[in-house]
Amino acid sequence: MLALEAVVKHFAEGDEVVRAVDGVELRVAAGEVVALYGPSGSGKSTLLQLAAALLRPDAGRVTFEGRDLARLSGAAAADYRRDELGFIMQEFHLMKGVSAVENAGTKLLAASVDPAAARRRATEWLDRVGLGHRVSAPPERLSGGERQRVAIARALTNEPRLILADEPTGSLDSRRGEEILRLLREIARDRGAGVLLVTHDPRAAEVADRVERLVDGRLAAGGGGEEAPAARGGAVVGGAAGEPVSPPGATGS
Ligand SMILES: Nc1ncnc2c1ncn2[C@@H]1O[C@H](COP(=O)(O)OP(=O)(O)OP(=O)(O)O)[C@@H](O)[C@H]1O
Repeated sequence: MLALEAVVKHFAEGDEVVRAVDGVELRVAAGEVVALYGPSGSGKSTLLQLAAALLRPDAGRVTFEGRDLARLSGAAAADYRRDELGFIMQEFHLMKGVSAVENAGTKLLAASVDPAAARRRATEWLDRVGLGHRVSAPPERLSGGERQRVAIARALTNEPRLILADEPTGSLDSRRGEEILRLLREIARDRGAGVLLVTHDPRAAEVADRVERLVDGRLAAGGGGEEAPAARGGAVVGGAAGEPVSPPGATGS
């Protein structure tokens, strides 16, 4: 599904060159959850931006379903992000003074989904991330963790085939963090979405099929296929395997 082949991305910083991503080979298959760990500054966010066609590699190739993302026009890259991707970013980018459900529905409206349907689907996803009781609240009346969950709901409303998640549990308490990790695992299992999960959260390894480690822009030795400690395909953190995060029937579709 997603493939990075010998990908290099350097940045000029004055006279210095920052080797943010430095020869990375990484694949994410349909239905697979890959957890990517690494110290601050190791290139994780840069790698996600390359996968989102927000950056082009200086060398190597990033492909989605065999399509070279660097060859997409600006409009085609925007379509890729809107139609295929769920990008959960570190920054939430929510609109102030606008309700949670309207914030969560913006991606669907951008895809010309009928406003009533967008509202219904956004409500379902807010419910799935545990915010069904806060749909009317604007971001300034939500906690940091609640804002993060609105951003997660928004990213998932289009039923993406590939989910790129940058610290999706960073603002969440332990229980909510576990729920979000389980939700991502469920989406991968039930809908065959690929998930690339950048995180410092040790619990992510428990839901991942594979754990990779990035150091100084390179995947660490042994990180090219290291198996996650937990069983895959449903055995997840905190709770019974396969236990749904949301009430049955909340499919989000
Ligand atoms: N636009 C840019 N211009 C110059 N340098 C950049 C740019 N973006 C990232 N970098 C540098 O590239 C390196 C990798 O940054 P990146 O944000 O990918 O790391 P990270 O692993 O996501 O870090 P963190 O865990 O702190 O978010 C860092 O040294 C950073 O300063």
